[in-house]
Amino acid sequence: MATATTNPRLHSLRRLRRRFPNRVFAAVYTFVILALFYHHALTLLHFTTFTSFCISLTMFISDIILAYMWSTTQSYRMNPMTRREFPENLVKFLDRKDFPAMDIFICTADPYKEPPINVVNTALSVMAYDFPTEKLSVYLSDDGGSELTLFAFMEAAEFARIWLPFCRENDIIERCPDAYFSSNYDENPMTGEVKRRYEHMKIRVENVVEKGKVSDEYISSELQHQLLSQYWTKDFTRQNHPSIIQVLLNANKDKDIKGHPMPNLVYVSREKRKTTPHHFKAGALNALIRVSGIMTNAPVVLTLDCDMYSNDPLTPQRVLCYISDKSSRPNLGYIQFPQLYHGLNEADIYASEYKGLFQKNPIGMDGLSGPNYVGTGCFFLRHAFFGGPSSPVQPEIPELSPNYIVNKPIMDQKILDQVHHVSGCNYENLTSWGSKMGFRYGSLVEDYYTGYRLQCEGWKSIFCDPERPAFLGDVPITLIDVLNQNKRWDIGLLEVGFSKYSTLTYGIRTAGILVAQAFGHYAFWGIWSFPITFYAFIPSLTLLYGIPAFPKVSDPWICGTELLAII
Ligand SMILES: O=c1ccn([C@@H]2O[C@H](COP(=O)(O)OP(=O)(O)O[C@H]3O[C@H](CO)[C@@H](O)[C@H](O)[C@H]3O)[C@@H](O)[C@H]2O)c(=O)[nH]1
Ligand SMILES: [Mn+2]
Repeated sequence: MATATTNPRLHSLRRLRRRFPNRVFAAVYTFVILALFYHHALTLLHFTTFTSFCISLTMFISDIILAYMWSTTQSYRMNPMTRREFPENLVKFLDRKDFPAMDIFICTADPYKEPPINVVNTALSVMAYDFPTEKLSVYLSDDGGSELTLFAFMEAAEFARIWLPFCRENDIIERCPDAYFSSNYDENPMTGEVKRRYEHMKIRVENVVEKGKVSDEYISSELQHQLLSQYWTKDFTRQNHPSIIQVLLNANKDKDIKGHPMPNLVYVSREKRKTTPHHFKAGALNALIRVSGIMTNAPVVLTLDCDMYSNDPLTPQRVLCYISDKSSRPNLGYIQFPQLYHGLNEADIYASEYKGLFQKNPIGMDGLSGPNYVGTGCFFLRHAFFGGPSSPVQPEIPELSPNYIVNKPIMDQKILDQVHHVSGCNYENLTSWGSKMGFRYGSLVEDYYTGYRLQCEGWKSIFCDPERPAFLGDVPITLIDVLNQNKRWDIGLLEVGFSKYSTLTYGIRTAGILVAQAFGHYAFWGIWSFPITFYAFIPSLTLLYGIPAFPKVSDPWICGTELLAII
C-alpha cells in the first residue's frame, strides 16, 4: 500500500516494529497450544472414571474455545500501523471551493432516553464544522417520531444563526455549545449574549420535554403550528405514523446573522406502521441514504449517534486528506474514528471504555484491510452503499445512484414528493436495501455487520485516530445499562457468527483468513462465557473432590500449561 510521497504530505503511515516479535510469538504460542491439545487427547484416552472423563472433556472444550479466541486476536498483531494526517497542508492540494459536499446523518430514537437538547448539541457541533457551510447538510433521523424533537430542532435552527458565526469569528475549538459553556471560556459581552441565547433555548426545550407536549405558549408562528399539528392526529404513535420531513434550514436561502449561508438542516421521521418491520437503526439510516440522495446526494456521508458530539472542527478536513489522495487506499469505502467517551466513572468500574475494541484492535485491522465500522464517527463514501467496488448495484430509481447530480433546489415540490415516497415504510419491499445496498439487515449490531459485509465485498477502510478526539460520546455507566448493551451486542454478533455469512465460511472465502479472523473475534465474542464459567468452577470443585484437573508439578507437561498461563 502506498504512502503519499508528495511533499508536503497529506498523510503518513507508520508500520509498528512490534509486528516482527508478534509473529515469532504467535508461532511459538501455536506450538505450545498444539502440545497442550496433544496432552488433552492423551488424558481423554486414558480416563479412569466417568467423572474424570467429563472433567477432562470440559477442560479440553474450554481450551479449544480459548485457543480459537486467542488465534483470532493474532490478526490484530500481524501488521499494526498508525496514521497521521496533515490538514494544514490541504489547501495546497485542494481549493476550499472544490471540497466535496458532505451529508451528515444523526440518529435519535427516544426523546426521554436521549434528551433532545443533547441531540441538538450534537447537531450544532457538526453544523459548525470548519468546512464550507453551504456544502454541509445535516439530516436528523427521529425514530421516536416526536414533536418534542422537532420542536428542539426548530429552536436549534434559530440558535445556529448566531452560534455558527460566533464559532467561526472567534476560532472556537469546542463547537458543541454545552461542552463550550462548561469549559473555561473567555467571558466577554459577545459570549455573554450567546450564552444567554443558548440557555434560553435549553430551558424552552427542557420545559417542553418535561411537559411531554409543545403547548401553545411555545409556538411562535402559524407555520410551526401547522408542522407540529401533524403529530396531533388520531392514531399517531411512534410505531404508527406517516413520514414527516421538514427542511428547517435551506443552504440556498437561509443566512446567519452575519449574512453567511447556513448548512441544510433536515428533520426526517420515516413512516412507521406496526405491520411493517422497520429494522431499527439500519432501517433509519437507509431511509436517510435515500432522502439525502434525493435532496443533496453528497459523495461523503458521516453517520453519528445522537449521543456523540464533534470535538474537533477540523475533522472533515482530516477525512479529505485521505479522500483527495487516491493512492491513500484503493477501494476506500469508509474512514472510521474511534468511539471515545466523556463522563466515564472515575475508575470505569464496568470497563465501558473498550480501549481494545475501539482503539487497539482497529490499529491492527488497519494493517489488513481496515477497521470495522462502529456505528458512529464514520465517514463513508456514498458509492460504498451500492455494491462492491467491482460489482456495483443499481438502485431502483436513478436519482438514488451515487453518481446522480441533483439539479433541483431542496424545497422543490418534486423533491419533497419524492423524499416522502422513498421514506415510506413499504418502499424497500422487493428491493436490495438491507441485503445488497445500504446498511445491512439481519443483526442487532448493524454497524459491525455492515462493515464486515462491505469488507467482504472488497471495500477497504482507514482508521483515523487524531490526538484530539474527533468525537466524544456518552457511555452506559449503570450496571443494568451495561448488561443490556452487552446482551444486545452479543446476540447481534452471534447472529452474524452463525449465519450464512459466518466469518468461518463466507468471511474466509471472500475476505481471506486474517480479515475473517479479525471479524471472527467479535462474531464469537459470546462464546468466551463457556470457558470463563468452566474455569471458574471446575478447578475448585476438582480440588475439593481430589480429582486432578491439571498435570502434577512433577509431570513435565506442567511446563506447557504454565507457559500458556504466564504468557
Ligand atoms: O430503532 C432505533 C434504535 C436506535 N437508534 C439509534 O441508534 C443509535 C445507537 O443506539 P444505542 O441505543 O445508543 O446503542 P449503543 O449500544 O450505545 O450503540 C452502539 O451499538 C449500536 C449497535 O451495534 C451501534 O449502532 C452504535 O453506533 C454503537 O455506538 C442511537 O443514536 C439511537 O438513537 C435508531 O435510530 N433507531
Ligand atoms: Mn449509544
